[in-house]
Amino acid sequence: MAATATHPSPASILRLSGIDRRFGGVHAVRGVDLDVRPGERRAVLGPNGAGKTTVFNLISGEFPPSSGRVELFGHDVTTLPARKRARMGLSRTFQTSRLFAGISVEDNLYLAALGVSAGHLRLVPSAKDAQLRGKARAMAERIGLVARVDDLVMDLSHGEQRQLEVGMALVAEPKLLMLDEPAAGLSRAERVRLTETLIGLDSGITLILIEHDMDVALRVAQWVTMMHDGRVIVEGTPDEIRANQTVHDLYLGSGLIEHG
Ligand SMILES: Nc1ncnc2c1ncn2[C@@H]1O[C@H](COP(=O)(O)OP(=O)(O)OP(=O)(O)O)[C@@H](O)[C@H]1O
Repeated sequence: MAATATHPSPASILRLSGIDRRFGGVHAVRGVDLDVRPGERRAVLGPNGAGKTTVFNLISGEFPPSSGRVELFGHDVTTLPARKRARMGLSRTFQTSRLFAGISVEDNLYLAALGVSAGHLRLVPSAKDAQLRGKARAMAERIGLVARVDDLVMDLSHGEQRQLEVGMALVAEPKLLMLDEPAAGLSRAERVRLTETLIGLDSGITLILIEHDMDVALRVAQWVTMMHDGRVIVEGTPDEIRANQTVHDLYLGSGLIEHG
């Protein structure tokens, strides 16, 4: 164990070692270790303010940790900016929309396939244009938006926009896909489709999911990390998480987990 703590295993897609993050007086993340294997489906759960999104931001490189080490695909990326991590094969969604609202669904997917994101514009004319358009339309079908490919994003429902965000992250063909509350605000039917999309992901994609909808999270995940107050407090399989008293104490009453 001591050897794996200091020498990254090549089999590890993501490893966080002793990660801390402070925002002024707020100690948002406290000594978090995380090890995610290739192809794994991991859910990160926890009540509001537990530190889940901060951990996502530390993984994708929105800001560095106050201390500790982040390794992606076997490389130390602790100080590497987000765009370089994206180029290594990391793709993520955010709690708040980062879509291009004034252009169509297909054009959003096309730009994502091209490697352009709202924060990092890099438009390069490509001979592969027809191929990328084809990928964009195929992804629209996969996420249930094929009837809306020509519609402006601003005219989509909230649920449709959330699904488009997942499609944009996926069409970039990431090695590591990170979704921050993809089921938030979705209808029951949209949640079912999202769950099916995530369960049906190519086995080569590693998925890390923050999700308050326990039904979606525990169906999709093979392994669950539960956070509270900036720390990892429980890890286990979905069955172990369902049976765990601490999880029930944190979630029961909030209606986020069902009995039995
Ligand atoms: N940029 C920031 N500046 C100051 N405090 C922050 C910042 N980002 C997060 N925090 C604080 O860090 C703590 C953890 O927040 P975080 O958003 O990571 O929790 P979370 O588990 O994702 O919560 P939620 O489920 O509500 O999204 C909270 O106390 C939050 O207010």
